[in-house]
Amino acid sequence: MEKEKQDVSSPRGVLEACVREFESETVTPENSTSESESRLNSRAVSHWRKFFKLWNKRSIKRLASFPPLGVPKIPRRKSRKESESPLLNNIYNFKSSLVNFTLSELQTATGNFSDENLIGKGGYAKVYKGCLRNGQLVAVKRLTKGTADEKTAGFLSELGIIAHVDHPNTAKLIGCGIEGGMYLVFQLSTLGSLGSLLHGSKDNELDWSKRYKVALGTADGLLYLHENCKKRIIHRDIKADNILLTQDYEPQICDFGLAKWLPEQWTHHNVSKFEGTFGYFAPEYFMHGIVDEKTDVYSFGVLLLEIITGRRAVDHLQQSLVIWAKPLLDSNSIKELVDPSLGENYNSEEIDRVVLTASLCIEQSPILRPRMSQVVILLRGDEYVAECTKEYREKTIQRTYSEELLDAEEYNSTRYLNDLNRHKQVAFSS
Ligand SMILES: Nc1ncnc2c1ncn2[C@@H]1O[C@H](COP(=O)(O)OP(=O)(O)OP(=O)(O)O)[C@@H](O)[C@H]1O
Repeated sequence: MEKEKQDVSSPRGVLEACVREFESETVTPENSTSESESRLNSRAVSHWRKFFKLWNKRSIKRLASFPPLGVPKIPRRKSRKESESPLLNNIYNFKSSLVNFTLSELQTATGNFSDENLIGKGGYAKVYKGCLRNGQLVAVKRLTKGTADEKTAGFLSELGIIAHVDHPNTAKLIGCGIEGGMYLVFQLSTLGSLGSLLHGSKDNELDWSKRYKVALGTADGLLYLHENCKKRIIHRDIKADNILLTQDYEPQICDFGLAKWLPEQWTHHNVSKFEGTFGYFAPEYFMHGIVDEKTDVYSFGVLLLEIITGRRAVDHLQQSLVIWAKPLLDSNSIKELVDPSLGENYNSEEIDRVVLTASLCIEQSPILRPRMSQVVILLRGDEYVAECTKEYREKTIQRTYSEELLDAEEYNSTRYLNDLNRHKQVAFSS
C-alpha cells in the first residue's frame, strides 16, 4: 500500500498527489494570502478528501491491483466522400469526407427552411431539421445574425474548428454550404439538446442513469478537446443547450462558434469582448478575460449542477445556480440538491461522485479546479480505473495561466460573489 502511495502514475497515486499538492499549495500559512482564502482552500481540500474517503471505503482491495492509468483510444471516423471544393480543401484543411452542399440541396432537404423544420434558435443561427436525398437526417445551421463580414468570420471560425474534431461525444459535421448564405450541416441528434430535455415542458425523460451517462460522455468529449485532439481546443460555451443527445442518450458537444485553438506554447488566450452565456462564466473570465482549459472546467461544473438539480444556470428570477448551490454543496446536503423530480431514484455512489466533482469544478480559484483528465477519473471512480489500459502517457503537470494569475492574486469569496453580482447586473441591464 505504502509503495502504491508513492507511485504517482497509479490511480491512487494520482489522486493522492492532487491532495498533497493542494495541501502544500493552499493551506500552508506562509503562502496563504488571507484568512478567508485559506478557509476557502481548506474547503476545496476537504472536498477532495471527501471524494478520497469515498474512494478508499469502496475500493481499497481492487485498487492495489489496478494497472496504470491510460487515456482510452478514440476510434477514427472513416472517410465518406471527397470534398467537392478544392478551394475550401486548401484553405481550411478540410476533412476529406466533408460535402459541399448547394443551396438547392439544402432547400430540398429542409422544405425550403420551413418553420415546421425549425428545431433550434441560438444567438447566431437558426437550425433546421432536414433529410438528404440518401435518407440521412441532418441539422442545417443557417447563420443569421450580424453583418456579412461577421457571418463569414463566425462561419469560418466554427468550420475551422469543427472540421478538425472527431470524437463520439462531439457533434458530427457532414458538410457546409456557401451559396446564398452560410450553412453548416450536421448529423441530426434526434433527442435535441440536454437543455430542452432538462428544462423543457415534456414529462421528465431524464432518469438518473441517463443523466449520469450524459455527465460522463460530456466529460470525455471535453477531455478530448483539451488534451487528445490534434489541436488544443477551448470550447468557451459549455452549457446544457450545447449538449445534443443521440437516440440512445449519448451526449455530443456542439456549437463551436466561440471555440478557440490554443497553440501549445500559449498559456492562455485573452478576450476583451464578453461572449458566452451568463451563469457559466468562470470568475477569471469575467474579471480578466482569460480563456483556458480551466474556464471550460468551470462551465462544466455548472452543467453538472444543472444535471443534478434540474435547475437552470440562471433562473427566470435571474438567480444564479452556483450561488444557490454553494452552501448545499459545502454542507454536502445531497437530498436538497437533487432534482425533486428524481425522488429517491438515483444511485447514491454515482451522485456523490457527481456532486463532489461539481464542487471542485466550480471552485473560484482555477488552481483548485481539476483538469478534465482528473474530472473523468473523479466521475467514473474505480470502475473506470479498473478498465484502463496499461499504456500510461505520463504528462508533466503544467499550471495554466489562469492558475498562476489567480494563485498570485488575493481573490476571496466575498470578492467573487460581489463580482458575480456585478456581472449579473451588467449582463441583465441592457
Ligand atoms: N445536430 C443537431 N441536432 C439536433 N439539434 C441541433 C443540432 N445542432 C443544433 N441543434 C439545436 O439548435 C440549437 C442551436 O444550435 P447552436 O447552439 O449551434 O446555435 P447558435 O446560434 O450558435 O447558439 P448560441 O446562441 O448558443 O451560440 C441547439 O441548442 C439545439 O437545440
